[in-house]
Amino acid sequence: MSTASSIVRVDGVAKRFVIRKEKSLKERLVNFGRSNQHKDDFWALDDIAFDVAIGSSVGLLGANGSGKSTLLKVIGGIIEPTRGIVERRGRVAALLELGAGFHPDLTGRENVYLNGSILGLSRKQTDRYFDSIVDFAEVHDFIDTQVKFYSSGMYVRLAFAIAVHVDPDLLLVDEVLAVGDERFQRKCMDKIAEFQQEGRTILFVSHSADQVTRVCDRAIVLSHGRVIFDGDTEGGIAALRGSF
Ligand SMILES: Nc1ncnc2c1ncn2[C@@H]1O[C@H](COP(=O)(O)OP(=O)(O)OP(=O)(O)O)[C@@H](O)[C@H]1O
Repeated sequence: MSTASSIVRVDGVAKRFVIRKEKSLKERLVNFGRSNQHKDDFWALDDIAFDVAIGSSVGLLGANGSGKSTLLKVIGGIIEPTRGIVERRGRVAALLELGAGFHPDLTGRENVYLNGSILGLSRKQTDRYFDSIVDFAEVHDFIDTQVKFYSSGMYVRLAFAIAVHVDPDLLLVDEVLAVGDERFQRKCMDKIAEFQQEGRTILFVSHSADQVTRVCDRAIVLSHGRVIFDGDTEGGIAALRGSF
């Protein structure tokens, strides 16, 4: 990585998706015998470049569909960029889409162990964190229930509790906190503040200007897959509002 103080480096990143569209009835009749689908290329991210300093808290802002979740997934190594380079240091814990990383047919307990092992913890290490994870998530009565029966709030509680207990250097949070109730959101915000004091790095997607202002010391604003602003949070929120 170019700078010793960076934990993430994103350079020239682009992501293309192939969109399949059904042809209209008229097109199907005219093209009888050929495929019933169009394929279009769609660039969800284009030419993205920035570094994230160790210990900083960066908000990713942008309208719906601007590419925030795709960028977090690329940074988390969950999807590959079509072009460009992503470099990361240290342990990464990602709270992305609801239920991502959980196996629906496994119980909460089994998912804690599964996630622990995916994040590089030994069984013994997960044993040590287990009670504290369940206490934080407050899912004691449901820990031996298959997670497919969890409410969305319960999913997020357990996912957040796991993510913050695996000792991550970099925490990626995509909006999911919005589904927790107000008391749990406050608890998560307190935990995030504790993380910041410990010098950990956070990349945070939120549509709440208030949350971004409280949590982040820098904002990157995306529009149609491109960075249109990179600077302080106040400027980021103004740029976001101007981009609609
Ligand atoms: N797997 C995929 N296949 C095709 N297109 C996709 C895929 N994932 C995302 N996209 C498209 O890429 C664009 C960016 O999506 P993304 O989820 O990154 O946006 P976002 O900024 O996180 O939006 P939101 O605020 O609504 O969560 C959207 O147009 C979306 O439809």
